[in-house]
Amino acid sequence: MEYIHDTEKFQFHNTVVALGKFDGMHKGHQLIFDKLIQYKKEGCKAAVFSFDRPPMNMLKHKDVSVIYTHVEKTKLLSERGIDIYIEHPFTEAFSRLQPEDFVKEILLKKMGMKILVVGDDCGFGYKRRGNVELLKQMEKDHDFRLIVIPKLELNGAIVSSTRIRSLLKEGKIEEANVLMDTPFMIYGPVVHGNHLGKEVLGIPTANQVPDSEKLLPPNGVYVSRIYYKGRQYYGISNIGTKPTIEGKKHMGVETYILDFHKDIYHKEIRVELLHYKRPEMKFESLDALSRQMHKDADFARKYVEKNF
Ligand SMILES: Cc1cc2nc3c(=O)[nH]c(=O)nc-3n(C[C@H](O)[C@H](O)[C@H](O)COP(=O)(O)O)c2cc1C
Ligand SMILES: Nc1ncnc2c1ncn2[C@@H]1O[C@H](COP(=O)(O)OP(=O)(O)OP(=O)(O)O)[C@@H](O)[C@H]1O
Repeated sequence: MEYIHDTEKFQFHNTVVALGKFDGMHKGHQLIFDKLIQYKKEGCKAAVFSFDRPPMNMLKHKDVSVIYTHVEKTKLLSERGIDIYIEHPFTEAFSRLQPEDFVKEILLKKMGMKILVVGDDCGFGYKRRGNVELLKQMEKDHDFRLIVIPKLELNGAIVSSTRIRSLLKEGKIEEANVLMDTPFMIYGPVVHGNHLGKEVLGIPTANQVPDSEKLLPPNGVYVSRIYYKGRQYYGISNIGTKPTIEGKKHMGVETYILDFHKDIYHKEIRVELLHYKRPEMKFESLDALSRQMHKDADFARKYVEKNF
């Protein structure tokens, strides 16, 4: 997959384009990607046109954390078969582009767009004036086809990244996962921790440090599924700052992978959160923490046996 970022210089031809933030990479987004892949088989290049930061941050100066970071989204899109992923700089000038100019100057001229796939409530261009009506008008005078996908609803409401972000913040991981294509995950390299896990606590852990912009569910212990080098494992993960351990505090994801004994420092792993077990706690001793971690691991084993 070609990943275009930090530049406004690109030139493509014969593309089928999807437009949006695609933060949650959820089941609604997957309907759009299905179309892209369908037209890819007919000779187009499948392109996702997105922005380098959530537009709300720029327009309302609000800090919105993301479900998936740039790295995670790139990984998921490339696995989905997308050919081109553009994170266009969301500059002041870009935010002021009229929707007609955006379609003509960027989508038609620079993207070489032949087909555009959007959800039925899509909004784009200055003040989000661009919509399906305007695209239908433009389709008459310009050389592209418009495909409009009705918004997917599940459990009585439209599937959206906003809904998933709220569920994650409330700790409703299983409800969030129902709306997502694959369960909420953290993807990144395994880094060195304090080396207490294996030797002192009797439980080795693979440590990841998520980007500060990444939204995480409440601190706590979660049953997890791990992917490493294409193979699937199960485990138990702690999200939080390890209040029992002295020293500098930062948010981390620590995973004990069941029945796994390889050295994976600096290797990339994907940790999917499947089920919330308990809050992260400050224990009075490392022994007490170790006893609880062993109980958590037993719980994960039984949970996986029962549910997978
Ligand atoms: C299943 C599990 C549960 C955990 N629960 C807690 C907890 O409640 N409180 C806490 O301070 N640390 C908790 N941790 C984090 C441990 O403190 C951490 O894994 C341990 O200190 C080893 O860290 P290290 O890899 O940096 O040496 C948990 C870790 C795991 C794998
Ligand atoms: N539930 C859905 N069903 C079908 N298409 C969708 C759905 N949600 C979003 N889309 C479409 O996917 C594209 C990208 O949308 P966008 O990233 O704004 O989605 P979103 O998840 O609704 O985001 P947010 O909740 O942050 O506004 C748009 O064309 C949008 O209309």
